[in-house]
Amino acid sequence: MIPDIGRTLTKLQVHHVQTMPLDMRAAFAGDPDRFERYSARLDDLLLDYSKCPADTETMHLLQQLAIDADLEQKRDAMFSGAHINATEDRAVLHTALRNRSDAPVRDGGKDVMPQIRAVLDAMGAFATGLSDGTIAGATGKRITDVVNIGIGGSDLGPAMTCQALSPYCDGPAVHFVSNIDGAHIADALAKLDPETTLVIVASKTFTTIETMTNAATARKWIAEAMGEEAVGQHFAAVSTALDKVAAFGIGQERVFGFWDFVGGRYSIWSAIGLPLMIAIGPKRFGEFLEGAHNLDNHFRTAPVLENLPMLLGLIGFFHRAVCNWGSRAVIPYDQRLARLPAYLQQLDMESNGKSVAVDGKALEGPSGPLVWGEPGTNSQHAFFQLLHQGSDIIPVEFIIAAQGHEPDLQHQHDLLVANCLAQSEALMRGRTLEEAQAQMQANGADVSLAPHRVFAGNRPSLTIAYKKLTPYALGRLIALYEHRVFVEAQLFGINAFDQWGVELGKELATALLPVVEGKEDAEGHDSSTAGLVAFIQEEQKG
Ligand SMILES: O=P(O)(O)OC[C@H]1O[C@](O)(CO)[C@@H](O)[C@@H]1O
Repeated sequence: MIPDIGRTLTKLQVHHVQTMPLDMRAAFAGDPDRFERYSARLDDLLLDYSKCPADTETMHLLQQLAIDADLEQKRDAMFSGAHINATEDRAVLHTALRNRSDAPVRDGGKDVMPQIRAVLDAMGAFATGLSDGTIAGATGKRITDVVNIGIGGSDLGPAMTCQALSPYCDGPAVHFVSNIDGAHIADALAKLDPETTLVIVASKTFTTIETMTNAATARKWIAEAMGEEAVGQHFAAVSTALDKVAAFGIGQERVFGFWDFVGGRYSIWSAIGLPLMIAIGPKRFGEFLEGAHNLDNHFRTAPVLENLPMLLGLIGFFHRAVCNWGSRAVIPYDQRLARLPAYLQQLDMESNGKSVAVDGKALEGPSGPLVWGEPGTNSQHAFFQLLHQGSDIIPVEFIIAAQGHEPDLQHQHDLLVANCLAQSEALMRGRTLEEAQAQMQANGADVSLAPHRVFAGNRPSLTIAYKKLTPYALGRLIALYEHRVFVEAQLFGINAFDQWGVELGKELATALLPVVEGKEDAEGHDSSTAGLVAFIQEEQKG
């Protein structure tokens, strides 16, 4: 955490110890307005944090924390193009990608909006051409399938959003290949016809080993089916490294650029979103950007305690740094948001999973929490047992739409909603021994087993609800989480926009490849690594 918040943080900790455990059941019973007082809205987007262990003093101190940390000034610095990604000397301007106003956005004095609009227009023309068939494959056949090859931020955003918005997908079918495991691309291509398939190679750096290896496999697949000359018509690329794309052999008119001021995990709004635009069309992609822009405006202008990303970040920081809870579960009650937890894992953990502070010194206090989850209701039948009765407290973030996309299945949506709300109620309320005994007695059950049916309760959760998962609502939801990560980073004292922690593994994998291939011996590697290589080489024989 940053030194500036030390005094207020201590007050928060003292308050927490003195009032803890804040009895949420009692808090609700004693305050009929608790929901009203501990929730905030932006149009049809609602954040309910009333089932978190906060009281008036907690919120007052969290607001003070925001002041001490200069959160509003730091937010403004990000939007204004200051080079807040200090270790890479870069601006952080993913918000410019969804700037729907006429206002310029400057990086080093230069307005970046014209280039952003130009790429969006080019993407729109390309997506429309694919949809209406004017951009076809080498044999003249219409493109029916698009394979996006990318990993991390060049995969998770488009993969998550295409699934989330499947009711709006009326363009070519999109598929995603990310893993270096050949099984991934083999399974994807096995279902497809090269004559009707377009491959998008998405890589900010155009050096990532997984992406470049899979791209080479796909290139071979296309060339073997239709000849080398067909490659150009079946590939497109998304990258900041335009020279490297040219070397791969993809024509300039099929290259969609973005810029160093866009981090990989913040890039869905850029040309990395091309698969989404192809799937849902440019108009709906515009609505997706619009939703995020609306959230940006809210983040920039709403007072701290009415500001959804500020509140989400402050509560998240409170849970992590004051309550000392090391993880949080994100549970979308929406099957189409199945990849949202994975998306948020990269967004949050690659941003705030660092033990070094912005100034290069060791971080004082914790780094960001572990983020994990699965959709409800499936997760209820998997790990909710631990959430309710395990020894660790894990704050849960429920996500639910008021309306589904299946009007004929309204009953199922009602059941989904009931389950979502019931889980947060159960986590908060719990069940006492006396209640368990009384219930068992009434049912004629063996009361000696009542301790197994006790729920401690008082377990924190918050709920994010909105009208319907439209492109607009999804853009707004992602932007909400992006800014939450930003807010928490400022309080932890972390640069949320670099990712040096992924480098060591990459370097060692490169060094180990010749050992695995038997071209070098394992000398210099530890005995575990050498033993594992030997085992695998032995088992590869025959
Ligand atoms: O788009 P690229 O350059 O291929 O990188 C893919 C991913 O790899 C990382 O650099 C590290 O895993 C991520 O930050 C990034 O999203």
